[in-house]
Amino acid sequence: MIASLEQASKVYQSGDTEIVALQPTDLEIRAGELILIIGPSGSGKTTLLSLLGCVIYPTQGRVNINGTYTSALNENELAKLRLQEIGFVFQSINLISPLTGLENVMLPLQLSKTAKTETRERAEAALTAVNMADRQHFLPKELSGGQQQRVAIARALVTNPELILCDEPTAALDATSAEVIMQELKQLARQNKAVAVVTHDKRLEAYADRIIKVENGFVIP
Ligand SMILES: Nc1ncnc2c1ncn2[C@@H]1O[C@H](COP(=O)(O)OP(=O)(O)OP(=O)(O)O)[C@@H](O)[C@H]1O
Repeated sequence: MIASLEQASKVYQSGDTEIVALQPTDLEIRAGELILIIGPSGSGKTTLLSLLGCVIYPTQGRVNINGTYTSALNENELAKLRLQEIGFVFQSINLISPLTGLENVMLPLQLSKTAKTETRERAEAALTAVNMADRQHFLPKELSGGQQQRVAIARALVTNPELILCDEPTAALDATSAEVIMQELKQLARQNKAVAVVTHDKRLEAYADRIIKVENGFVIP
């Protein structure tokens, strides 16, 4: 098991009102599976992903990431856990525009102070894994949306995280590019990672090992 929620909930405070974004939830995420998280707008999908991604603490209950309870950590320790254990892929891709693909992929390793030669070798290997080695010196603007997203996946996996969290990774892509991205993510799950994908895209259901529905803050496994 790579991640779990134990009666974990999230309540946001907005002025005098409390918004229950996620009801107390039990959930287990295992190595080797690609999970889709689906549900209407405002149902709590991003909140669930943020809990798994160590971006927020649960209001109640516990979140365990690869053996560590997030509530036991301070903000700095949580950020470190995030860097070590989790790779993120977003709809908006978020590559840094003046940096080449290779430089973008090297960043997380530079942040964790990996040696220079190793950083470069691992970044090149990650780009090779998503079939982008031949364009590693291109700037993001010189790549198609699908190619940019593959670089972003390389950046997410370069730290060798156990858990890869994706928020609408195919929303900005055409059908062919979306298919390539999902195949890359499926491949990562086959390499014993856990991959969780939030999506509205029905086409992605074909790739899922498991589909989790979120409705009005309730997670329906
Ligand atoms: N920082 C916040 N402060 C207050 N309320 C919030 C905050 N973040 C989310 N919410 C509320 O929590 C609920 C769940 O939001 P969440 O973003 O998890 O939904 P979602 O399923 O990801 O929606 P979408 O598909 O539109 O992205 C919503 O009612 C939202 O308004």
